[in-house]
Amino acid sequence: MTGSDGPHRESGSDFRPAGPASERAREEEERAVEQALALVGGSDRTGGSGGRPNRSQDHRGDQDPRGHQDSRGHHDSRGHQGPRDEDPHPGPSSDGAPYNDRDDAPRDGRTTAATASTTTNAASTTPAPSSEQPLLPDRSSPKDPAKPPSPPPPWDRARAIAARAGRGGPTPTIRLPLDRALGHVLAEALGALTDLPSFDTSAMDGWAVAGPGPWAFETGAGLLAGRAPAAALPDGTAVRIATGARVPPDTTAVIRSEHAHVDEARGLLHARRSVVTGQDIRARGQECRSGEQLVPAGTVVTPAVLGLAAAAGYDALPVVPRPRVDILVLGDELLNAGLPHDGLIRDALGPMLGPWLRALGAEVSGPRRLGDDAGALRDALASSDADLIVTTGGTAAGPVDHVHPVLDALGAELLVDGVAVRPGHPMVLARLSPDGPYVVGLPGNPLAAVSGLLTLAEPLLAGIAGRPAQDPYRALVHAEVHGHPHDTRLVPVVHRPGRAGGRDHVAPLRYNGPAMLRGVAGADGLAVVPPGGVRSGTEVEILDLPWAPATPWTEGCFT
Ligand SMILES: Nc1nc2c(c(=O)[nH]1)N[C@H]1C(S)=C(S)[C@@H](COP(=O)(O)OP(=O)(O)OC[C@H]3O[C@@H](n4cnc5c(N)ncnc54)[C@H](O)[C@@H]3O)O[C@H]1N2
Ligand code: MOO
Repeated sequence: MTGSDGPHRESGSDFRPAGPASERAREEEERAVEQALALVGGSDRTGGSGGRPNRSQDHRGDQDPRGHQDSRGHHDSRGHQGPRDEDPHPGPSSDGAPYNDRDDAPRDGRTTAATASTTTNAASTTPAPSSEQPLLPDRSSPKDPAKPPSPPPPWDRARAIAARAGRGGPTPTIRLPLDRALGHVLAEALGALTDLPSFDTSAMDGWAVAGPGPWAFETGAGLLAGRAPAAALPDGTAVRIATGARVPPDTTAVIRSEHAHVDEARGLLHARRSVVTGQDIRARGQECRSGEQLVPAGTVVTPAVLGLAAAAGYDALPVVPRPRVDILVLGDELLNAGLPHDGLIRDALGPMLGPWLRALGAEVSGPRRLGDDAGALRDALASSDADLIVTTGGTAAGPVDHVHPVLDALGAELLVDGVAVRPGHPMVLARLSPDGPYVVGLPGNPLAAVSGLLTLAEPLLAGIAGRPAQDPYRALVHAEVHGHPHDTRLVPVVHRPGRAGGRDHVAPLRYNGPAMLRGVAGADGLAVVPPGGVRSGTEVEILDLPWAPATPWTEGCFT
């Protein structure tokens, strides 16, 4: 629901209901969001076209370029030097263990990088959909036996559909006090409400002087920060001044105390070094003039943005409400605690998805565990007032895979029904009604769910929140990576600094099977491997994980 008609979408006011219980819930959610955002520190949260090498440009014409830099220097500084969990031959069965849960990729006779050497990256070369192209992929109705099912959309097309769906509705605006605005997206550009600095100010503790020296001075504390303006300084005189104090009119320069010699006997101040006019004076408006744009609409409110907004005179910020997401975990085989037993396994997705979605800027409720109960799923979908409902499992065609039948029964519109990507190909994006919630159905295999999250949920949420989707950027891959014959592969990778003049690159990780999280848990991002695979030394697109900069160095854990 992206419209402004819901109870939580009232323009100009916070949408949450009042009351002590909801206030507590809100505070808990804020804390959870702050924890999630803490994970994200340092990543490019505006999706801008900043400092990453070869990062593609934001295609939304209305977005200003943002100067975020991410040179990956943190990897250097943290000493990412050796193999973390690298895979010399990252093919579909490259998890280092017998690998039986893929029936789609050849084990012998894989399509190798040799055949891929002339293959262009389908994901990067497929043209972005034009505004004339229909939003819905051209899928034949499975109910029409006369029509063969059409192939699922390529990975980048599916992402574009999700992004466009998210941007499709009106973007409501609320005003939030600074202490509640963290992590939201600015609905409007932030214009300075004042000159910064708002008066000529001393940059150092020392002496304000007028004209050439030596200068006569008065004893005493002199001019302090936060005090009323001083009288004009006569030529040949000096007055003590503190950092941040207003500089008196007619001041020529500020001399730092350590560069001044005070001749108490004669009552004269001497400079120990030459004085340059204007030195150590921060002129009014040096940082910005009132009305100047400080950051553009679409910027994520980080701690630094909060500080800037306060300095520029803001008490509250116009932001887009966080998209609200319900998480529904499906599967009778799932345990919430303890060790797997008797064919039951731990739910790996419930604990993962909430923080991950919060790191993407969402307000999350759940996870609710529904088992394999079609009625419960139907009720949960029909009663949700979220913007997006994320389900896990049940997307395939097994006897208890209820996602498709329930979406069908609710008359949902399927926007993406399967994607040509591995893992994760059964992922689905639907809308329950024209102004109702979106549904992203993530496959149950955990890495397939991650793939669905980054392919569909991330660009959809970015669109709803008014933030550009994370653009893939390109990096050299230091290994041959086997490909699927027809589909894109998403492979966990770590960034590595170039050594001895070599270029920065990414290394694929092992344990990248659809049911595994071990690879992605040590990864900085996912490499987008085109059909057919790539040779070592090829550039591939990278999707960063939101917390990539915080990933601890795990050298030696797996080697
Ligand atoms: N006949 C076919 N069967 C399957 C196909 C296919 O093309 N034809 N695709 C396979 C692929 S690929 C995937 S991915 C899965 C997707 O299946 P579902 O989305 O229906 O997921 P489930 O069957 O419920 O579960 C799959 C697998 O994942 C485990 N799982 C589920 N939820 C969780 C969770 N929260 N935490 C940890 N693990 C979970 C579940 O136990 C299964 O092992 O379909 C294939 N089948
Ligand atoms: O290969 Mo599935 O799409 O396990 O993810």
